[in-house]
Amino acid sequence: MGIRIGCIADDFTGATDLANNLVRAGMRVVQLIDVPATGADLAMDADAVVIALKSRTVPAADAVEASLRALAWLRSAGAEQIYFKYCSTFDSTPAGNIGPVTEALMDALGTDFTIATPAFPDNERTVFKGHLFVGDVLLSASGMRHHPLTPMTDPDLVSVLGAQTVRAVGLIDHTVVAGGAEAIRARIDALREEGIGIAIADAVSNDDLVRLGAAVQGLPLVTAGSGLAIGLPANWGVVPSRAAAQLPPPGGHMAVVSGSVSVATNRQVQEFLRSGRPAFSVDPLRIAAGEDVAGQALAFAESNLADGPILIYSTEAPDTIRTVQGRLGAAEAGELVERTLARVAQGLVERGVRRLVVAGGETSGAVVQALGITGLRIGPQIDPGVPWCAAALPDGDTLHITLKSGNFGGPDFFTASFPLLDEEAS
Ligand SMILES: Nc1ncnc2c1ncn2[C@@H]1O[C@H](COP(=O)(O)OP(=O)(O)O)[C@@H](O)[C@H]1O
Ligand SMILES: O=C(O)[C@@H](O)C(=O)COP(=O)(O)O
Repeated sequence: MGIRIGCIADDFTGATDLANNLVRAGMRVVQLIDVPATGADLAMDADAVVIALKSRTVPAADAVEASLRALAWLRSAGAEQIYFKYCSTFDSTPAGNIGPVTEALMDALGTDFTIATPAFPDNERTVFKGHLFVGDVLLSASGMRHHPLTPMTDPDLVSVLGAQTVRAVGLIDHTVVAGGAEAIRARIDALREEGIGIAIADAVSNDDLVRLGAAVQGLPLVTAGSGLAIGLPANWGVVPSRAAAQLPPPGGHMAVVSGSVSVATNRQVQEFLRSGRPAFSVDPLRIAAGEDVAGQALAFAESNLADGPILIYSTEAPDTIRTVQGRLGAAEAGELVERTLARVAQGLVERGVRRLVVAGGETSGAVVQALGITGLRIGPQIDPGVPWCAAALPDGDTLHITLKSGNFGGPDFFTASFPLLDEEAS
C-alpha cells in the first residue's frame, strides 16, 4: 500500500510543523530532508511523507524544479493526495514562489483546481474575506512587513496570489466555509465553472479547517500552511492516537543552538539568560575577524554540558542585526553565522549531545545538513507547530531534535521542551 498524503514543504521548520499536525490527527509521518536519492522503501510504514525543501526564497525556477522532483518521488511512493506547504504568513514575493510552484504542480498533476489557505488558528493565523491576520492585526501590520527577503505589505491574499499566477484566483469565503463540506464543494464547482483555478479559503478556527479538509477529499492537490493538515487524515478514516507520536527513549546531553533573529526567539533567549543557565553568544563580527568562535563555543560547551541544557546563540535584537548586516552584508553575515552554528552543532553531537533544540528555519537547514540527517520521525508536540523528532545519526545513534520556527513557541521553550520529552517517553 502506498502513502496517503505526499507533502512538499518549502522549508525545514515548516515541514516539521506540517508533520506535527498530521501526527496529531493520527497519521504516522516520516519527514525526509530533500528528495531522497533512493526509492520509495523509506516511506513504507508511513501514512504521510513530508519532503522538506529549502525552496521558499530561492529563484522561482529553482523552487519549481525542486518541487517537481519531490512530486515525482511522492507519486512513485503511491501518494494519493499532494499537499504543498508554505508559511502561515504566506511568505513570498510577486515573483513567487507560492504561485509558480502551485501552478507547476497543478500542470504536472493535470488538475484544474486547488485551494490555498495559510490559516493556522492554533498559532493565531486566520483568514477572513481572503485577508490574512496575524494575531489581532492584518498581515501588513505585523512584523512580517519588515521581513528582509519576503516583506508582506498586502494582506489581501487573492491579490497577493493573483500577482504570482497565470490562473485566475478566487475566494471561498467564511459564510460558505461555515456552511460545511457540501456548501464548500458547491462553491468549488461554481468557481471551476467561472474558470477560477485557485481559491483562497477562509478559516478562522480549527472547525473551519476540519470542514475544509472534508470538502477537499479527492482533490489531487491542496496548498496551505500546516493548519489544513488537521482536517485531512479523517478522509482516510484515521483518528488521533498517542501511538502515532511515539519516539525512542531520550538520553545524552542537552543543548540549544539558536540562529533565529525572530521576535519570539529573542524572548526565549532572554528567558533562558534570566534563568542563569550556561549560555555562549556567537558574534558574527568576531567570526569575520578570523577568530575561531566555533572552537570557543565548543570549549565552553565542554565545561558546561554536565549542567545543561546549554545555549549557544547568535540571536540579537533587530538594531544589533542591522548594525552587523551594515558591516558585513546581510547574506554574508547570515552565511558566516549559519556555517559556525552548523559546526557547533556537529561538535556538540561529537561531545555527547543527544537532545538538541535548533531555532530558526535557515539555521535548522544548515544544522540538519551538517549532521548528515536524512530523515526525521515525528514525535510529541512541544508547542503548536513544533514537535520533538528523532533522527538517525550517520553512526546509527539516535538524536532527539526539534526544529523551532522563529516565531513559534512560548517564552520558556528552551528549558521547558526537555522535561516534556522525558515525560512523553515515560
Ligand atoms: N547576530 C546575527 N547577525 C547577523 N545575522 C544573523 C545573526 N544571527 C543570525 N543571523 C542570520 O539570520 C538568519 C536567521 O534566519 P532563520 O535561521 O531562518 O531564523 P528566523 O527566520 O527565525 O530569524 C540566518 O541566516 C542567520 O544566520
Ligand atoms: O507555517 C509557519 O508559520 C511555519 O511552519 C513556517 O514555515 C515558519 O518559517 P520560519 O519562521 O522561517 O521558520
